[in-house]
Amino acid sequence: MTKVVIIGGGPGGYEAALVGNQLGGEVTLIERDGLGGAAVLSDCVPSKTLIATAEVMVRIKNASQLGLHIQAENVREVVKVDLAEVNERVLALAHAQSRDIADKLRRDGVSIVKGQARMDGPHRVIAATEQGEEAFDADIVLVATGTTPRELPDAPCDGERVLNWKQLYNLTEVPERLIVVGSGVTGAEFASAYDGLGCDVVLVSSRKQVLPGEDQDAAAVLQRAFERRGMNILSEARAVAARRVGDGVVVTLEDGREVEGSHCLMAVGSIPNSAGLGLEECGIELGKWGHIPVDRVSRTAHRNIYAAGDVTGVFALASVAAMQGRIAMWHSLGDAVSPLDLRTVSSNVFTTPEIATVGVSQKAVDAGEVRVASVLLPLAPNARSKMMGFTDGFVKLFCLPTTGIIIGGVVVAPRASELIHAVSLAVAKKVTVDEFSGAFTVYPSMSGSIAEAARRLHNRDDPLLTQ
Ligand SMILES: Cc1cc2nc3c(=O)[nH]c(=O)nc-3n(C[C@H](O)[C@H](O)[C@H](O)COP(=O)(O)OP(=O)(O)OC[C@H]3O[C@@H](n4cnc5c(N)ncnc54)[C@H](O)[C@@H]3O)c2cc1C
Ligand SMILES: NC(=O)c1ccc[n+]([C@@H]2O[C@H](COP(=O)([O-])OP(=O)(O)OC[C@H]3O[C@@H](n4cnc5c(N)ncnc54)[C@H](O)[C@@H]3O)[C@@H](O)[C@H]2O)c1
Repeated sequence: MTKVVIIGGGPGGYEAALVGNQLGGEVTLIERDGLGGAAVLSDCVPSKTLIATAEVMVRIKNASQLGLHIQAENVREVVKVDLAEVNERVLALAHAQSRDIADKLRRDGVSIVKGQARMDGPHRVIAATEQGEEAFDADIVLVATGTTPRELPDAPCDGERVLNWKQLYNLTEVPERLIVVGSGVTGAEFASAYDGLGCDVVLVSSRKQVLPGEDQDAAAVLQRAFERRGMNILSEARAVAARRVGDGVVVTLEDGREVEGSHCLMAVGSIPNSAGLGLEECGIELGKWGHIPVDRVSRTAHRNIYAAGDVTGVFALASVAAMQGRIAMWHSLGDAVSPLDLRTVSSNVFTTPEIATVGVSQKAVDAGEVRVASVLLPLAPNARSKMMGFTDGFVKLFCLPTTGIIIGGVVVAPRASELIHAVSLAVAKKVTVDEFSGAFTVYPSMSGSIAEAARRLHNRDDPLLTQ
């Protein structure tokens, strides 16, 4: 039997373990915290659970547009946010999911070891457990150790006033004034959620516009929505320090300005958990930022060592981590395998409104990497949007100018994460705009606008549609 040792039990590790076991490998998974990894215990799952709660508050706040009046100045006078209870639910849900994953792996026959692992040469892994060190022989090793929140040297997180996103769930009361440093996906999602919960939010954004890595038309919509809701966005501002002062915090910006708040969330990116794993000793040179370089079948520079997930720096998404992990097992255990294809990945920013994206990006189009015909259709005229009182957002579709094959799209809307699936399917299956618009959509529905966008691309020889 092929001995497979997996280090890290996040989506990259546990999905691989399931496939490794299915293909007849003898799989040992070593995880120091809990199954599901950071994705389930502290990052993806808890944040999305918190956001689901915040969304309800936003809907209540916006109800007056629909003729449902809250008899108070501020929604928090009628709806008391019990953040202790909210966070208790968030963490209970995360832990339950972690247990479910552990149960499934055990039922399937995966051996789970709780401990901190490191390589001892390419064919041996040592786990430091509560009972002492244990060594495991390995024919194949998969490293899926994820990342850790980055800290600024002069803004150490104390878990009480200056927090990283993993520590936010310690809060028992909604902060008076939360300063969010960093307007990437993590910063934007928490700024949106805490604003929704009725917190006064200041967003320190290093660029002109929030979400520098996302579709810039979509980011512009979100920036306007944030500003309309009264969020204070400090654009082109970099934080250099955060310190606790009495019952609050003071964040110092690069230009010398000081921002006062009750709490500060640092969302300035992550660093890969690749140090001290003994990889260099196996001949694996780490990338500039500490990521483990891999090819499209998750191979590192050493033939029996594979890597998957955020530690590889490929595309920090749970879905991509899981796919890289599965590919590593298919490849190493001799099953049929297609290399990782990032052209079909879909992702979503869980803000209000949500921003969902799939396939080719506007950035790639603007850089001349691909020629497309595209259309951007605002959602405000859509009948369903009007009924729901939704005025922001749009649908954008990209297709190949010659064949009309859909190669990407962006949806900015409530539940964009669900709406994008039709476009995802079109991208994956190379559906043309005419085929797409030939399918019925429900009336009234926001998906009707996606079909309408495809219909507009029928006449794609119009120079206005070609980029
Ligand atoms: C706030 C936030 C929200 C996010 N939301 C989403 C989302 O909505 N959708 C989405 O697709 N992605 C989301 N992501 C990204 C997603 O969480 C990551 O892409 C995903 O966690 C990567 O999985 P992984 O397996 O690579 O690593 P992780 O989930 O980080 O798991 C790695 C595991 O390895 C363990 N480990 C590390 N070193 C060792 C060692 N030496 N020995 C033993 N164990 C070790 C760690 O304890 C950890 O449990 C979010 C990220 C953040 C920060
Ligand atoms: N919904 C999701 O799928 C989801 C949610 C969260 C994170 N993620 C993934 O995690 C990855 C990381 O996202 P992230 O937002 O944590 O990190 P990031 O690195 O993408 O963003 C960090 C931001 O902080 C800014 N920054 C850095 N130093 C700063 C300073 N001193 N002052 C002000 N701003 C500063 C950077 O310019 C950057 O815009 C993303 O690529 C994303 O794929 C996904």
